[in-house]
Amino acid sequence: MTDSETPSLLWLRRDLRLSDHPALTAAVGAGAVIPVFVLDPETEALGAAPRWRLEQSLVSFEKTLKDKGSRLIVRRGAAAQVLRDLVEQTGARAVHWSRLYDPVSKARDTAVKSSLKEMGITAQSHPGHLLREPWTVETKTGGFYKVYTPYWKAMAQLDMDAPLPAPKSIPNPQNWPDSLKISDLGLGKDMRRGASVVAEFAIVGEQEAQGRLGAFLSHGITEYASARDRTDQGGTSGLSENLTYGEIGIRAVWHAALRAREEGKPGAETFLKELVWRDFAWHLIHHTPHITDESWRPEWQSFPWRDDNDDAERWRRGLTGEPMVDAGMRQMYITGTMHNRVRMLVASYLTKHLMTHWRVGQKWFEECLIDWDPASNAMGWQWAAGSGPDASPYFRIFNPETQAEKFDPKRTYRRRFIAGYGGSKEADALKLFEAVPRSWNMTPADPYPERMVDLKAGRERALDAYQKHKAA
Ligand SMILES: Cc1cc2nc3c(=O)[nH]c(=O)nc-3n(C[C@H](O)[C@H](O)[C@H](O)COP(=O)(O)OP(=O)(O)OC[C@H]3O[C@@H](n4cnc5c(N)ncnc54)[C@H](O)[C@@H]3O)c2cc1C
Repeated sequence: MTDSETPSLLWLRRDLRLSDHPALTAAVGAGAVIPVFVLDPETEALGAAPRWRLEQSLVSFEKTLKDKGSRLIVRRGAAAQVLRDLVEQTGARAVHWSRLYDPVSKARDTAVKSSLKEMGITAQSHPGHLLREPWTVETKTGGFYKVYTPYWKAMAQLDMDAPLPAPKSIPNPQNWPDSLKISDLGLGKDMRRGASVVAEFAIVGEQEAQGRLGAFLSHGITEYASARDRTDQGGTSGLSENLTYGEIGIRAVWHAALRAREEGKPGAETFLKELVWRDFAWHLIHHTPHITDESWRPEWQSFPWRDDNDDAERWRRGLTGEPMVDAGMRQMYITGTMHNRVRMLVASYLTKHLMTHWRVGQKWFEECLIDWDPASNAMGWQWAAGSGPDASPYFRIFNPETQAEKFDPKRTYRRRFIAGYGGSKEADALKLFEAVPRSWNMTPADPYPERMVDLKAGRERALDAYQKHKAA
């Protein structure tokens, strides 16, 4: 084989797109490319909804590759072993991939790198998942940022690389290695009844993600600063599910928003700030990996949160009797996503009114969210619980009634997701009963439950626990 015929493997993970893909660009620059997806134990450990959504993304990307005359090779097993096998079977001399920064991915990728290097293979990781690599944004003293606002100020001063174009073509190897079918992986199997319901709401693939961005920039961005908090208006971009699987590059989104700001579109600055929250979450997880499993502030490790309990089960099922909380939990079950404002509210309610550990909620979100992201989810939960670096102070306890008055003044959101609430028979609300496990025994005829915790008493109990913990 000549040098350009010697193939490179492109190991795909959360980067299922052609444009703005530095790893793909590098692989194409070197010659023939074999795109590979490996269902490894780390990916298999994801929750039901993220795995199902990943399958949708893979199916879409496989088609994109096919349209380019290329293929997606699918294998199952430990990534290091699978990649070694593929190197031997194909004669590849290099493996390229886009970097991830959570502790699970970093441990796996480090092992892959050294295993490939032992074979004398070039193992090259690339940027592309973030606006900036987490170690390139430093405080004046050379440390990392723990608080968002100074981080945003630092990011706002930096030039972000322009997005790369999609390659015109992807050179093929002389021979393709064997591949499983995506459907052999069974990625969607644990969604059971929920899959067909959530599928109605998911917007999958690179082209669709670009369409979504385009639509948001033409309409939504103008009102974004005020509408983004309104649960009754589709005021946000919805791009998190696409960014999670890398169906669109963050730098492409950033530069499009910068252009919108230059054109004087009023919400563009706020939107840029939100994009930076995503990078901030990855900055934190890179520098403080314990954020995924332990309270970020050590003093919160001994806070007397309850472990999983029956109240938390009612919270999961959207049966707390607190309509704004239940609407959020049901929205997540029906659509696979939840409005940001309500994510904050349900997280506050679980950790404060129900005094239940944030990890219980974090785990449930991981099971149900099609935009599940290890960094944003961990940061969001710790922010709401009060245990994180950039936390809301613990005494800030969201009041579900006040939140509802401000952000769902006409009850539109609550009626959309709770069947029976205010006589609602809305189609989306009714879909819950098609999606939930039969063992939950929930039917549209069930009366909406009584409130399970008195809001004032719940708030006082949480504050009391906080004061005692602080004094101890
Ligand atoms: C408890 C909790 C858990 C969360 N879990 C996740 C998660 O698993 N995955 C996830 O992507 N987001 C998570 N978020 C952040 C946020 O709720 C979502 O990113 C947002 O709702 C996505 O909707 P959108 O794409 O329409 O956002 P838009 O308002 O259109 O914002 C554009 C993009 O900016 C980023 N962004 C916006 N807000 C945040 C934020 N608070 N933190 C980090 N990035 C943000 C997202 O990439 C988003 O797509 C969580 C927030 C909380 C409070």
